[in-house]
Amino acid sequence: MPSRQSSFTHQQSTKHRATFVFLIITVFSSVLILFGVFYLIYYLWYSLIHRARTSPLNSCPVFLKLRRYTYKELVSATNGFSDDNYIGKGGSGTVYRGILRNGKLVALKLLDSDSLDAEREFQNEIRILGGLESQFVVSLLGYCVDKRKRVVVYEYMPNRSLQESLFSNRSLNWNKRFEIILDVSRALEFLHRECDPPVIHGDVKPSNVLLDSEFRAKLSDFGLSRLKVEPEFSVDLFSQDLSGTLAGVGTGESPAIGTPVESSTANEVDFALALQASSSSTPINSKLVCNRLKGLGFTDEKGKDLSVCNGGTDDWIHNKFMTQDDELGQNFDNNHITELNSNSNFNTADDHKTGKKQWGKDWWWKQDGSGELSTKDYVREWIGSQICPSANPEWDDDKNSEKPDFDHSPKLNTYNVNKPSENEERRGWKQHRKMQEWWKEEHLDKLTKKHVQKKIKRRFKLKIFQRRRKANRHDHKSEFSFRQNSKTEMYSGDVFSRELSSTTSMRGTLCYVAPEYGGCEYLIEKTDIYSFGVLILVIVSGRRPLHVLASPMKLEKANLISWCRQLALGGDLLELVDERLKDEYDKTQAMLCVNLALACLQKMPELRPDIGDIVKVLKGEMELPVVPFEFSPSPPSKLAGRSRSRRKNKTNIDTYIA
Ligand SMILES: Nc1ncnc2c1ncn2[C@@H]1O[C@H](COP(=O)(O)OP(=O)(O)OP(=O)(O)O)[C@@H](O)[C@H]1O
Repeated sequence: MPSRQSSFTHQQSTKHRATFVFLIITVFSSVLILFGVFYLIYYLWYSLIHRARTSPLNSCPVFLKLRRYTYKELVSATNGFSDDNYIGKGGSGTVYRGILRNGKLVALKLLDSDSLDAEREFQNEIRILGGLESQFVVSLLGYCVDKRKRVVVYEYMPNRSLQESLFSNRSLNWNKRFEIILDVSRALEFLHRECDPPVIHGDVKPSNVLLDSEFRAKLSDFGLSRLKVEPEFSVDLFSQDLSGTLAGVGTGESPAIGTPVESSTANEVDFALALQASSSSTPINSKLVCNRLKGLGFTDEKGKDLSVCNGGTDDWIHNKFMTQDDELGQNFDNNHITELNSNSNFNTADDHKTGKKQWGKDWWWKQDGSGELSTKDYVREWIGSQICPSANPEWDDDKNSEKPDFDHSPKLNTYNVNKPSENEERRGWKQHRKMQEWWKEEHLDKLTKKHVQKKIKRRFKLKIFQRRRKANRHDHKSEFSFRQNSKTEMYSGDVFSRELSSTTSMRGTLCYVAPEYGGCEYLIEKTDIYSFGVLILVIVSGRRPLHVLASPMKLEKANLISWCRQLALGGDLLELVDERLKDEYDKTQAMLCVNLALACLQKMPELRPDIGDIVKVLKGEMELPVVPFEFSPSPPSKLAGRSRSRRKNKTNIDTYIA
């Protein structure tokens, strides 16, 4: 009996133990499952929050290799990004001087936090520049990512940008200029030939060439750079293109380029080509600038043409506006251009007969169908802004020595060889301001898209205010960059104000960007070579690529590239050399540089020399290949449809250039 009882008790306790163990296991696994679920939720939440910001860079080995600074560190390095440490403002951010904890002097670019472009450029800069090591490329030391803040840390370049050195009072002597040309060519050689895959810089221009304490140059700003992913791309791009182009010359037909360009990009402006083509022959050049000046307000309020430019025609304006079938173009055409035409003193009849009026049509601008402010608007805005020379302290290229003159007959603005008195000048400038207002009123109400109107109005309002406010901060003159949110001013009278910004799909910088590059994502080495050609001319001449001048005597010099071509035809290339150098330069080297630039500026990318040859030529290890002074046919427009039909029976611009 007792043994039966004890066995019962034993059974009972085993049962209890089993229940207990089962309970523990259940509780434990429930906690585990719960924890797992929580962890999963947390993980999903975390990756969702951080996905956009960090995942592309975290997966990039370059990113992991670079030093990551905390924002606090950089704030203390720059004394809170103080004005005292301010260096300059670019298209995507502001650059400050800073001293790191280890005493190293650095330059920090604080990117605009509200710009998508800035984010893209930040990642691009880090991915590409972060992986490069060359004495000809500026070093990227690190970066900072802190919530929405993005900072890139570079080595400090004491002599800042070539832009500042070239266009400030401290002029560079010839030896330095030549060394800089050589350094930039070596930088490009490194990018195009020593990097694998090759790197296309995409934005070679003076403000992206930085100078060290000995004025040796380094290429910077890789925000628009691309890795060349398809080695044969350039062949694909232009092999179809070449035959088409050559076939198209003279017939006016421009077959569509064989590139993977979407329609949105296909319609974009081809400014560099426009500008160079615009004045590649002397008479056209003069007419262009005459007409442009006329459009800038050198007419009276009744539309009378008061320009003293002789022999000009209205073709430039006529073609630009008459051939646009959008509302904007027609409005401008009907209300402004015809007004100018009817009152113009220009002899247009002959030109109409000879068909010259076709020359300025398709290439001048190609409307971006994005619905954003189009290039044409920028041009128009620019024209409007130029009516007021007071907004352009550097209206002419002789450091303000030749401000536009005004006489005060009933005519509003005309060139006057006699310098006006101070009072006259002040009155004249006021009238210019009025002209600007008039222009604004006259054309803005014609714009149907409300947001476009708003945008332009806002910019008009801001423009003068911003110019004054920033005048003290920006002592350098910048180029107009096709970047969004470009806020830096430019004070020269030559190109479009940087603040005019751009459509998102546009890339590169006006006048430096190669004609074949319409803003698509595809870049080839020869695109850099073209920009390098412009850079050489800018360095040799000490001028910007486009300079709208006040003096009619200097109109032919407005477009640096075409002026250079004219000089080449006349055999007087050395006239291009910066007057500030006087006779203190090496004439053989200068000739070599200008000829090399002309070779780089061939419109057909295939005709441009490659960077290896360029370096050899500059080092004196190779003769410059004999190149025709241009005028190769330009790559065909990427505008197919509409513009092609409009081109029928029209003479291609290049037949005039040739
Ligand atoms: N590493 C550096 N050392 C010294 N100064 C620098 C450095 N990087 C940039 N700067 C200065 O800051 C200015 C602005 O540079 P940033 O690269 O932002 O713009 P940008 O090249 O002038 O214009 P964009 O961005 O439109 O090409 C330059 O003109 C240059 O003077």
